[in-house]
Amino acid sequence: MKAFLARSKRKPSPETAIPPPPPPPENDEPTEYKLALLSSLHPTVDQEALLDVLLAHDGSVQQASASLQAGLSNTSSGSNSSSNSKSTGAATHQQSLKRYALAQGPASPTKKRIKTRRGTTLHLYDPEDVAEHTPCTIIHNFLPAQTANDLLRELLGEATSFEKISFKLFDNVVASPHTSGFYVESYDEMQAQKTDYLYNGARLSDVRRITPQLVHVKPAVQEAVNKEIQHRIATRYPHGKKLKHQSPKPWVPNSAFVNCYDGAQQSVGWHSDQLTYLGPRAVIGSLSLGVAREFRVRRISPREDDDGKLQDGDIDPAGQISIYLPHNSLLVMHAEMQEEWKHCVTPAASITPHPIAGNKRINVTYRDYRANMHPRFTPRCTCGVACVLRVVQRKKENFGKYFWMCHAGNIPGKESCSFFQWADFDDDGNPRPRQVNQTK
Ligand SMILES: O=C(O)CCC(=O)C(=O)O
Ligand SMILES: [Fe+2]
Repeated sequence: MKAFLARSKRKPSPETAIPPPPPPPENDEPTEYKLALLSSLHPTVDQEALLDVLLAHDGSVQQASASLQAGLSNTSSGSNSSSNSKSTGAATHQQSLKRYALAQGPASPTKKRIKTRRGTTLHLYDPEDVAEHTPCTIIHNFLPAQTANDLLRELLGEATSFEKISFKLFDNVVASPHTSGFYVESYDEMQAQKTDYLYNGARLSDVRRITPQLVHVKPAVQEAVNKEIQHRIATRYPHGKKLKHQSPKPWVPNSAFVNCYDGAQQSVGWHSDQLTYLGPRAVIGSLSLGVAREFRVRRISPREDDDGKLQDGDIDPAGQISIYLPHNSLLVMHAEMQEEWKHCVTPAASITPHPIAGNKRINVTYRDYRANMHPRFTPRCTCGVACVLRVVQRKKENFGKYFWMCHAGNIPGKESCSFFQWADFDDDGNPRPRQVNQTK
C-alpha cells in the first residue's frame, strides 16, 4: 500500500484560511508562501487579485499589503476586482496557471505548455489545472458543510486510538510518520482482513467496522467518483475509451483507510498504492478534512536500461506537482495514477489550525477491494504466502507490466523466497484463469 519515507526537504504550505498573525516575510520565500501571508492579512480578497498585487510590487508582501490597505489595488487585470471577495472560509483558488497562459498570447490557454522541471514544484489550486496536469481530479467543498464537520469530528475521535504502522525498510523496522486505521463493512470482512490480507508484508491488527458517518458519506463519494471516472474517460483517454485493464464496472468502495496527520511534520513519503487487492488501474476516492496540506505527485520516468545509469532519470525528472488539499475536498486518483505516478503528503513548514481539527488533518481513502483479487485467487510464492502485485516502474523495458512476487522480504525477520511471476489480466483487469491458484 504505502512507503513511508519521511522527506527531509520541507516546503511551506499555502494557507488560505484565516490564520494567526504571520511571521515577517523573508525576501526569498516562494510566491505561494507570500501569497498565503498576504491572504492571511487580507482574507476577504481573492487569491487572483492578491497575486496580481503581489507581482505588481515585485513580490514585496509589505508593499502589497500597504497598497491593498490603502485601497490602491488597481492592478487586477483579469479578475473583476479585489472586492470580488470569497470570505466563506472555503478554499480560495489560485488561478495562476490560466493567467500565465493567457499572458503568453491571445490563443486559448493551452495548458499543455506548462512543464515542470527536475527539482521544481508546480503548485496547483484550480480544479481545471489539476485535471489537466495530473492524474487526479479535485472537487472543492464536496460535502454539505455540516456533514463534513460531523465526519471530521467522528474521525478525530477514532484517530485518538490510531497507531503508526511499522514496516520493514531494507533491514530496519520503521514506523510511518503518521497514524492510520482501516475500516471495512462487516465483521466477516474484519476477520478476513486480519487473516487473509497482507500489507507491506504484515497483517493489519487494527481493522475496524465502518463508522456511521463514513457510511453516511459513502454514497456521495461513490456517485462523484463514478461521474469523475466517466468524465475522465470521455475527455482525456485515447478515443474516449477506458484504459486497458481498467474495470468497466462501477466503482464501489467497500473499505477505507483513514489517515491522521497530527501537526505540520506528519507526512507520508513517496509511494504508489498497492494494487494487490484493488487490481490494475485502480481508482481511489480521497477525502480531506481539517488542516489543509499539500499532496504532491510526480510522474515516474523509467530507466533506459539495466546498467544502473539514469537515462532521463527516475528521480523527479519532470519536477513535482503540488495539489492543495483544503478541508472538505474530494480528490479522485484516476486509473493512470498508481502505475505511472507516485504521490506523497509532504511535511509542511507551517499549517493553519482548523477550527475543529486544530493541527490535525484527517484523510479518508475509499477503496474498491475487488472480489476476484482476493488472496484466495492470486498466486502463492514458495513460502506459501499470497503474493504481492507489482508493476514495472523503473525499467523502460517492460514498463507497466504487472508481476506477482513474494511478500516475505517486507516481513521483519523473514527473507524473501524471490518468487516472481508475470501477472496476466484481461482487458477489464480480471486475473486470467491460468494464474489462479486455488490452494488456500
Ligand atoms: O493523506 C493523503 O492524502 C494520502 C494518503 C495516501 O497516500 C494513502 O493512504 O495511501
Ligand atoms: Fe497513497
